[in-house]
Amino acid sequence: MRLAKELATRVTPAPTALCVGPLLLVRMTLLQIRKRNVRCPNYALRWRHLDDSKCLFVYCFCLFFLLQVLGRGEKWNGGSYLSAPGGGQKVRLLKSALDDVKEEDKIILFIDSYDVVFSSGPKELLKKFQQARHKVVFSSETLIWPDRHLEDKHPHVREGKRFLGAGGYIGYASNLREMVSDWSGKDDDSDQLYYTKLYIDPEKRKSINITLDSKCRMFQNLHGALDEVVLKFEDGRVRARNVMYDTLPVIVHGNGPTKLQINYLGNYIPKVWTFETGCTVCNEDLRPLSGLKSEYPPVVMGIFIQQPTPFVTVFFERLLQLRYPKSRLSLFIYNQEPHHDQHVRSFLEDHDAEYQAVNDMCRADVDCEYFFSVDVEVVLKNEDTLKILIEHNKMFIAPMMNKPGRLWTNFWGALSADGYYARSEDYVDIVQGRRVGIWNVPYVSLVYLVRADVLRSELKAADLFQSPTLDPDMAFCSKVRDQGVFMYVTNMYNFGRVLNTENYQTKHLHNDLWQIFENPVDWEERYIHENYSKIMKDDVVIIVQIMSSLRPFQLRHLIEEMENYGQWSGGGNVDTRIQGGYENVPTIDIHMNQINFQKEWHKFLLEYVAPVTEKMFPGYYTRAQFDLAFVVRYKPDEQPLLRPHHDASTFTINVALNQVGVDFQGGGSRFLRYNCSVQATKQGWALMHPGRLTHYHEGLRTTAGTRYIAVSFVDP
Ligand SMILES: O=C(O)CCC(=O)C(=O)O
Ligand SMILES: [Fe+2]
Repeated sequence: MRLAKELATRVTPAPTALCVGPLLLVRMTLLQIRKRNVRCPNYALRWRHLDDSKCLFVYCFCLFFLLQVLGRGEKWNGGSYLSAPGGGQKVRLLKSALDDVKEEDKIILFIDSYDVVFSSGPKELLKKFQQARHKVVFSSETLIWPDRHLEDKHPHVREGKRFLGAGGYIGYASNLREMVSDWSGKDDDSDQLYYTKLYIDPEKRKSINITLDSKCRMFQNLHGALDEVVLKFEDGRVRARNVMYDTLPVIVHGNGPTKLQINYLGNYIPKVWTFETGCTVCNEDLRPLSGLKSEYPPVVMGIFIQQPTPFVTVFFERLLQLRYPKSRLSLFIYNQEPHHDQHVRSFLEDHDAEYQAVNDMCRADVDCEYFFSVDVEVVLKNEDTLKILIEHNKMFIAPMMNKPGRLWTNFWGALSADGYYARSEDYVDIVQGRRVGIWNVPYVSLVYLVRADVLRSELKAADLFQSPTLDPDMAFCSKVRDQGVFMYVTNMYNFGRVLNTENYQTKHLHNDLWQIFENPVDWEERYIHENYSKIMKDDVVIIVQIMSSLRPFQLRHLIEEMENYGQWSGGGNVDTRIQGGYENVPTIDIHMNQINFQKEWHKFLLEYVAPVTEKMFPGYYTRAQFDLAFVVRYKPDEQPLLRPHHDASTFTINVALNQVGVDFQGGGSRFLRYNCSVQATKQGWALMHPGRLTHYHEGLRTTAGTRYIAVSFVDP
């Protein structure tokens, strides 16, 4: 509950009256059409408003139309698509706009704008209008609305949709004037009902000369027709295709509850993203950040720790690497996992002074232009992430992050009917980078940048609790969407990845050591030497010493883990490790299986040591089997050395866990037959040698300090 509340505060501005249905009146004459392809910067016309009193309509302005936005700046009183029928305001606005139209034969296209996408231009539209051989053509609908009792009164059509949609129509000025002349309704009366009544009245229908675009040649209303519409990629452009009637509608309308689908189509149509060009809008309307630190917008970064998460210390190390002036970055750390208290505390102790700590997210009293929300399981590999996101200049944008080798990401391409995950057709292509761009999506989690106005303006925390079934991220996204704010995700850069938090055990001292299965990429970055893969590639194998193993700094994890376990044994006891009649030479040690690390250690041997074996001993293939793998401790006053012996192995690897000359003096392995001593194995390097016969060997005396080695008898 505490978490839910905290999340609620983090995500909730208060609701405002919805401004639905600004409209767009397009007056066209053939003369005004220029021979130019349709190209508007943003075909999904959508309003955004940040203040209750007036709606700011963001609309597309195409130069070749004479385009008039009706109701711009005026408060919308026409209802919402979620509530009762409305839309009368549109008729009133049209009626008065028509007063200014002098030419009776002017062709006027009337469409809703905020949920409409043009997929082609006026030339095609006019041609199709003329082919319809009527003076007024309305868009058609599958579903009858708002009055289904009128169904029988509708004329039958041979093929196609029978009902009228008021969201789009085209006609001559004089006929439209006749059509709206009788309007005396209120702003929240239904425009659709008004037009429907004219249409089903045979006389009116005839005198105004109305028909329906039944087969969606001009207008596609998506409500009730989602299955009929697919994207059609043409040469350098994208259209919607109605597969039921095999038509290519010019205007696509996300009417009713199909807003997410129109957003989806709007990611492509008409030329937003094409196979030939890739993304054409990704570099528009940018907000370049100059080199001047003072001009970087103030950002509150919220860091959320909601469950035990691996590599939290690495997360904080990365945070320090983020390229953004720290003077412009405030931190809000919300940790609800006691296990991580120490990590947060030690980060703050060391770096508090560099950042501004804040106790709130990005609300009225905090100086911030953006809120950058990052959950701690996000691996921010790209140090420019924040800068890149700000430069995209969106209200809400997230960097795409995925789990390595999986299709799991921090965004959903579509929602199911009940609001959960659904896979969009393009999801896999976006995740795998075959389609690159900025995508308007219905759901984002884990990491995103949101403009402070979005958080400040609206949602009330209490609203979230009205749907206790919805998880906080889902509730947050739906609130953002309800504000008319598009949520974008970009895969234009490689930003990083998301950790797997499943099965993360916190019972060890250094739990990250156990993450080789769950988070192999992060495990490798943390524990394997950065030159490992280079050495494997370059085919450089130094005869005795091979760099194979753990990053020197992190080796203390294994030592500390053993010391923490504490039950060193061996020494005087009988040790079963030597078989076959050789003398027992037990060491003071702790076995990997004693700390439940044998599976992980095997994986490590298999992944990182076996390939080296194949270079060292050509023709010998190992599956890195072992019965015995352990950490040995040598001390002058405990066990200082190991007498000559053979190992119960085909080959042995012996990793130096700490530093000769610093942590201890002396030590090393001596091979008696060759009188060869390896006495200064660098920390993190492994000695690899055959176990029997030819490599009779001993452990040399440790004269001061404590020497630790990790020994594995491979292929016993
Ligand atoms: O001390 C060394 O380096 C040799 C250890 C060894 O041979 C063993 O543990 O079997
Ligand atoms: Fe040995």
